[in-house]
Amino acid sequence: MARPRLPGVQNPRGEEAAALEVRGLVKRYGRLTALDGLDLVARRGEVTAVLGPNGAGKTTLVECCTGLRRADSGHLSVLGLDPRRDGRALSSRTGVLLQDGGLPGGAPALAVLRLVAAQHARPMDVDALAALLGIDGFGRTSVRRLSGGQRQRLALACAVVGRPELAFLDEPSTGLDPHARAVVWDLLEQLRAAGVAVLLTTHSMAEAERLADAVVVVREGRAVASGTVTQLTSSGPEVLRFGAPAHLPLDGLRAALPTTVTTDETAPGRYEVTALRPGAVDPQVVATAASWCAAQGVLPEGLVVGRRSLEEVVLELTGGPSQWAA
Ligand SMILES: Nc1ncnc2c1ncn2[C@@H]1O[C@H](COP(=O)(O)OP(=O)(O)OP(=O)(O)O)[C@@H](O)[C@H]1O
Repeated sequence: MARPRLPGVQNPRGEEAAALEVRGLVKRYGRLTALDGLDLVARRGEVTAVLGPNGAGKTTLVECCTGLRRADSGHLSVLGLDPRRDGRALSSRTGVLLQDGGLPGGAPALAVLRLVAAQHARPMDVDALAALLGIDGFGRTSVRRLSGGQRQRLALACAVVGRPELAFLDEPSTGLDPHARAVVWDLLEQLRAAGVAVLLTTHSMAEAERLADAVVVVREGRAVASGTVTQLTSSGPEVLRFGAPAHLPLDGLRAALPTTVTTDETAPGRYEVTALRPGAVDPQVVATAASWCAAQGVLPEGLVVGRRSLEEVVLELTGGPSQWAA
C-alpha cells in the first residue's frame, strides 16, 4: 500500500552543516544542575535521538534550544543563530513539540492547526497534513476534549506545519497507540528525507533504533555517549538468545558447550549464551544449543545471535534500570 505523503515538503538545500550545535551547555535551577556541560550536534536530513532517564535534562535541553530558558553558560547555535537573541527569526525556521503542548484549550483542533499554519510564510497543506495524522477525524473537537494521543498528534502537526528546517520534538510518540505511532514515525522519516534536522527526545529504544541516524545518551546533564545505533551496540560480546519454557535444567547444555561461553536464564524463559572471547559464539555453539532444545522437546523461539541491544547499552551507560525508574 502506498504510504501517505507529507504534503509539500521539498528538500530545502541539503547542506551538510550542523543545524544545531551545543557545546558545554550548563543550566542550573537553583542548586540543581540540570545540564552539566552538555555537547551535542544535530545535522540536516538526520534524526538525532536524545536518550536518557527521567530527569537527565532532555526537556531542559529542548527548552534552552528553543529560547524558552536561558542557559547559564556554554555555546548554543541554532541554524547559526542564538535562540534567545534571534527568537523571532528562528520561530519561522524551527518547529517545537513540547511535552505540555501549550495548545489553546477552547478552540477546535483543526482551527488551531489552521491558525498556526497562517503564521508561516509557506505552510504545508493543512488538510493533507490533518489527513496524514488523522486529525481530520477529530478536527471539530475542542482541544480540551481531545484524548492525550489526539492532542499529541495535533501538537506535532503544529510543530511541523510551517515546514521547519529544524524540528525539536520532545517525546513525540508518548501516549500514542501503535497505529498512530507508526504514522508519526512515517512522518519523521519524511521530514528527514526532506532535509529537516530532527532532534527527538524519547524513552523508546524501538523508536531510536528505527529512526535515529545519531543517538546521544544523556546522564545527569552530560552526553555520556554518542554515535549511530550500530556504533553504540557493536561493542560487547556476541550473545545467542532464545526463548523457551522457564526454568529448563541448563547443566546439560553447559556441559555440552565449550568453556569459552557462559549460559544463563536471564529472566524466566529467556536464555542467553554469551561469548567470553571474540568469536566464541560460533555456528557449532548455535547448533549445540538448538539440538539441546530439541532433546528437551522445546522449540527455541526468536533464536538470534547478536550483540548488546541499544536498551542494554543505554541502561549500562546511564546507571542501570534503577535510574530509569527514578
Ligand atoms: N522549572 C524547573 N525548576 C526546577 N527544576 C527543574 C525544572 N525543570 C526541570 N527541573 C529539574 O531538572 C532536571 C532535568 O529535568 P528535565 O525535565 O530536563 O529532564 P528530562 O530528561 O526531560 O526528564 P523526563 O524524561 O522525565 O522528561 C530534573 O532534576 C528536574 O527535576
